[in-house]
Amino acid sequence: MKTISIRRPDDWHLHLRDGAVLEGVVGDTSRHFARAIIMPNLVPPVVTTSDAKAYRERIMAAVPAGDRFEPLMTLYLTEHTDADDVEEGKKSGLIHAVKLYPAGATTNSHGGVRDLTKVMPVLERMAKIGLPLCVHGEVTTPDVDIFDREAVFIETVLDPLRKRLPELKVTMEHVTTADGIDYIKSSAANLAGSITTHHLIINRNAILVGGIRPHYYCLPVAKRENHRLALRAAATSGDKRFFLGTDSAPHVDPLKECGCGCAGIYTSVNTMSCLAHVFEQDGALDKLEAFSSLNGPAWYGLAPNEEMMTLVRRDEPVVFPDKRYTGAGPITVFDPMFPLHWDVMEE
Ligand SMILES: NC(=O)N[C@@H](CC(=O)O)C(=O)O
Ligand SMILES: [Zn+2]
Ligand SMILES: [Zn+2]
Repeated sequence: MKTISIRRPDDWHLHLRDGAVLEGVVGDTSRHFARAIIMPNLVPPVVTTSDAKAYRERIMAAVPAGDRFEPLMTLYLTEHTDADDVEEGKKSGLIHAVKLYPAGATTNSHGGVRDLTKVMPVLERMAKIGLPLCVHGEVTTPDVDIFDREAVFIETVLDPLRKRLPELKVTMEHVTTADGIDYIKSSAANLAGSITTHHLIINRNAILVGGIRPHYYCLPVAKRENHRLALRAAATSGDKRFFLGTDSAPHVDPLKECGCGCAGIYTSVNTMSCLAHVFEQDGALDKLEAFSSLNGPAWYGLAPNEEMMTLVRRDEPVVFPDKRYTGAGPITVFDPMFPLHWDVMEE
């Protein structure tokens, strides 16, 4: 039987939500992942260090007994964010990044940033203290086609910002285009990118061919096949600038399957099986550990996990639940549309 052992992985971009959804989903992450960067786009968002402290406590209370899991908290950047509060959050060890949502770009981003000049003092402080800025990299201008929003963001927002403040560490999150990959590769320092599970597997056809499929809709929306291939090549290359951020983003089914469905794909359950499949297909199983367990901690200034994870390739497909039933309703689990043979071995 084929097996592979890697350091226990981390998830560098995760939505855990709150309340009954949090309680229903956190175990799917803590089962496999030691740590995760927790997205702050709750309603209301996690804006201050004290919000983050309280949210961390709610997460820890929901982690199933016996699981070892460390949530790495982030703050939601607003035009009123206080640089001193951010610095205190970092110094206390609680805050690991600040998140930039361009206002209106994605789920719960209406309180995000409209005018970058208003947040320059906070960004300058972050550059000084070495705190990374995590970026949802899409413009929101209505005249820009939704499939071009990442490329236009790089050109009109990200590159000018990085030229103005080259010392700022920026994580381009959920990169979905060859443009994003090329931009990260062309930069000498202070830029890295997370890549999701689903963007390695689906292109935009998954959403639209044969009927509209809301469970493949997320933001940034999946792009053409050539972009997916560029993401695959980057993820499986071992390049230190690319690492896993699942962007697992649970929404209960009624909020996905309706006239105006939410963006987000729930991948925490089967991410490691999907990744092993992808890396094996590309002849790069030896690079899986770099992508899911080494490059992320190095970027965030943390040591890799000491514990190991073993994955085993089974002859029969591994069975995953179609849905995760939570107190708030059912959440559909990502279906990669091919059988998964890789399984995480229980400790
Ligand atoms: N990725 C998504 O499609 N949705 C995320 C927000 C985000 O990461 O942009 C969510 O919070 O639902
Ligand atoms: Zn996002
Ligand atoms: Zn996200």
